[in-house]
Amino acid sequence: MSVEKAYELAKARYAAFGIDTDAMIDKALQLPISLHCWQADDVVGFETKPDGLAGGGIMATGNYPGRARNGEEARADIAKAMSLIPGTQRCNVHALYCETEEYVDRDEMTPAGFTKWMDWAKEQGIKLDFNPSFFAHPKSQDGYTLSHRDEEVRSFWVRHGKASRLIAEAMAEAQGSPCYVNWWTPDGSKDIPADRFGPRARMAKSYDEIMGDDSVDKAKCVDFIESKLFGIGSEEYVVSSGEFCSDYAISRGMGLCMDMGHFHPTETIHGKISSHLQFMDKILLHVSRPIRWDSDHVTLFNDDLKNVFLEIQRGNVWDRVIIALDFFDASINRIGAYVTGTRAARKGILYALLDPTEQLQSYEAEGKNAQRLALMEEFKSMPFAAVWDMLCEKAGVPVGADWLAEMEAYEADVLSKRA
Ligand SMILES: C[C@H](O)[C@H](O)[C@@H](O)C(=O)CO
Ligand SMILES: [Mn+2]
Repeated sequence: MSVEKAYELAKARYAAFGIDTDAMIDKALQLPISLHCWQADDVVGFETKPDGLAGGGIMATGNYPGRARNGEEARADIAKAMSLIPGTQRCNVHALYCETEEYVDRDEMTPAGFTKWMDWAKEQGIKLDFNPSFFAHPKSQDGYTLSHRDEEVRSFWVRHGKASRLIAEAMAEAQGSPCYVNWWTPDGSKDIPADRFGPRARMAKSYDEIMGDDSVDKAKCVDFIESKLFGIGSEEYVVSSGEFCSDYAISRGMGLCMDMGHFHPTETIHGKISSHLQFMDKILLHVSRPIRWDSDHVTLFNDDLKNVFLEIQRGNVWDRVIIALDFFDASINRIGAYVTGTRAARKGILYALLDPTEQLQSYEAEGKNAQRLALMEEFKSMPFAAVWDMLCEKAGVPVGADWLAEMEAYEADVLSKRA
């Protein structure tokens, strides 16, 4: 059956519940998803530093051929992936993707190191987001940055933070709209610390120093702080824990970033959205998929993902939740990782927009909870796939698994030629 025919049947099924699939496809295409630049090169970065340093509680595993080795390759790969993904996209750049002739240390970075990203974003017609990088650096190797007990190290990272906000502000000016900045620090301890208070006090002090720079326009540089439960090498104690970040964000009028992989293995984030948004203007999501101790598997269209977007739909807070991705898999074709994960996130958005929210909420108000439960269940077998296929067709991207042929051709023509 053609995409059009299947869609007409599906459209009628949804219309019976008062849901306008055409309008929801348009809305789903407009909502931006920020693609993280770091899937392209396994979080290595392009600083012209002498040695690549990993660490910082995150690790990309695998050695599938074709990793982007420089900015040109990464941007080409991301553009290729974007061409196979429907809807509005942004690109999320980390500070370690700075490109300069001579090495520029993190505390001396300026917008000039990101000119190539800004020019490319303009060409692509997309906006950029930004992240300071508090890892993969000689001054982060003992596991502490903004909460470091050594004042010299702590102030180095504070300077990096301040420099990052200026870079984000320049990006916002170049694109004529806000740049969303995510603050993630790996600080923490593998084993039981004797002092949990000191690092947290220093972390808060450092953020206060960074965010206290009033010369930065908060309408351009919009900051979010990301929490984490544990990382590799920080299993027992993470300074920027869930409580620390949400308390800090609320007390300073800042946003919180929730990464779907940064909680206890069976803990999900959808139930937290309605709490945080009582007290914060906006939250940022790192859409990811945790498996056991890894927080960054490629996003899939699973229940956790659906529940996050359903919650946004049911609270009607699409304008208060910034959607970014955070996964990195070095064991598969990286274009495939981007496309699978981002299409899954876009699917989740469409799926939620097709929810019979009004009807469900009326049932609830009337105490008809059996009806509420039954309708939720029935909607799981609505002809969603036909609407999704139409969304892809409208967006001019391959329908179904057709994009795999393009991924394979790009692998044969481009990726396989990289040493
Ligand atoms: C590279 C990212 O900033 C990083 O993945 C961070 O967002 C995170 O989630 C660390 O676990
Ligand atoms: Mn994250």
